Amino acid sequence: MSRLFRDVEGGPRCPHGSVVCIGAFDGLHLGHQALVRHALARARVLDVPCVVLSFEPLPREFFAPNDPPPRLMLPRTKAARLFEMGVDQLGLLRFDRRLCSLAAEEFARQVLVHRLDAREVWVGPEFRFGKARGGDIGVLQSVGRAHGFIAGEIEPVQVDGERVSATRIRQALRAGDFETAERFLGRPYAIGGHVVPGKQLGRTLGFPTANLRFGGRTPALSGIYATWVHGVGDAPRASVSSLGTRPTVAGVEPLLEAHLFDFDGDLYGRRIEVEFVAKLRDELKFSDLPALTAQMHRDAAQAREILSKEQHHAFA
Ligand SMILES: Cc1cc2nc3c(=O)[nH]c(=O)nc-3n(C[C@H](O)[C@H](O)[C@H](O)COP(=O)(O)O)c2cc1C
Ligand SMILES: Nc1ncnc2c1ncn2[C@@H]1O[C@H](COP(=O)(O)OP(=O)(O)O)[C@@H](O)[C@H]1O
Repeated sequence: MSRLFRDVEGGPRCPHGSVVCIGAFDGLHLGHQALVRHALARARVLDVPCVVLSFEPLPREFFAPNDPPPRLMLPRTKAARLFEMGVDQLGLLRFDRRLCSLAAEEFARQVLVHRLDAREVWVGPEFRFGKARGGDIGVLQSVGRAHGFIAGEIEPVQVDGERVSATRIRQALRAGDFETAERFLGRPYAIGGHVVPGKQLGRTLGFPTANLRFGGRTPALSGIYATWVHGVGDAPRASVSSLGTRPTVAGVEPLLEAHLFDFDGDLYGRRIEVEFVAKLRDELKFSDLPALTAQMHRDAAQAREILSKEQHHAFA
């Protein structure tokens, strides 16, 4: 059976109990990692599976479809990282009318008790769940007392005296502050995905770009960046990338496009990861393609310059 489930009904039954941790886990930053590691350690002690529950779309994306909060991480990457950490089962629960109208106690009883037979449930600071965000650690603890599980909240994780949070990371990314983002994430900020075809215009401009899409989600960045592309050969490749809607060519959906320096080859379908190093500028609407192309040459030169100075660190 797959270790990933979308609906509680399609998920695992844990006849011998489980340790569950719940959260949005966008970015899987150091705070999330501490929570998951704690749950994993408890599951090993109790000798039961460790089940992570998250939501997809994220509740805030569901409630504000026209103005969704920027997303740090796509679901595939989230799932891959959680399984790498050793999680046994992952529920990316489909967040819809039905799930959001389930009262907190009802969610706890149906999912945590009946389905997963939770022995322990772990959440992060200020975790809320259930209809109208009516459930908190107190609700979990009272359902737990009635049904034989304990619920606990892990301490907030601090880095340099500041509390790690997805909101703080989004803020840092918006400002092009990749150092702060990396300190909170525990790794450089990167976006991964499979290369898809575009309008095939890039090659005619002398700038073929490998394109990644976001499937209707709003990325946390916008602009032109110096980047390393991972997944093309052994070493990361110096590159210049654009993330935006491409107003010059009347684009609409956000796209991440990476132009790899000194490279010629077919990347369609390949999984790559684009690591952000520095922001060069905001995306602009140019009056014509020659003006855009001239600027792309300047961007490329600037990115090469920045990356040639960067002592590149290994990216696990
Ligand atoms: C370094 C770089 C900078 C870019 N800057 C802009 C920009 O400021 N405004 C814009 O509309 N598009 C920008 N683009 C996107 C181009 O419009 C896009 O790459 C081109 O239309 C080719 O699209 P295609 O990959 O679908 O063929 C940039 C792309 C690159 C690689
Ligand atoms: N240096 C390069 N950087 C990025 N992609 C390249 C490069 N050289 C060749 N390619 C290939 O060309 C494709 C991009 O060409 P482009 O004309 O921009 O088409 P599309 O609009 O489909 O992205 C990439 O997906 C990749 O397969």
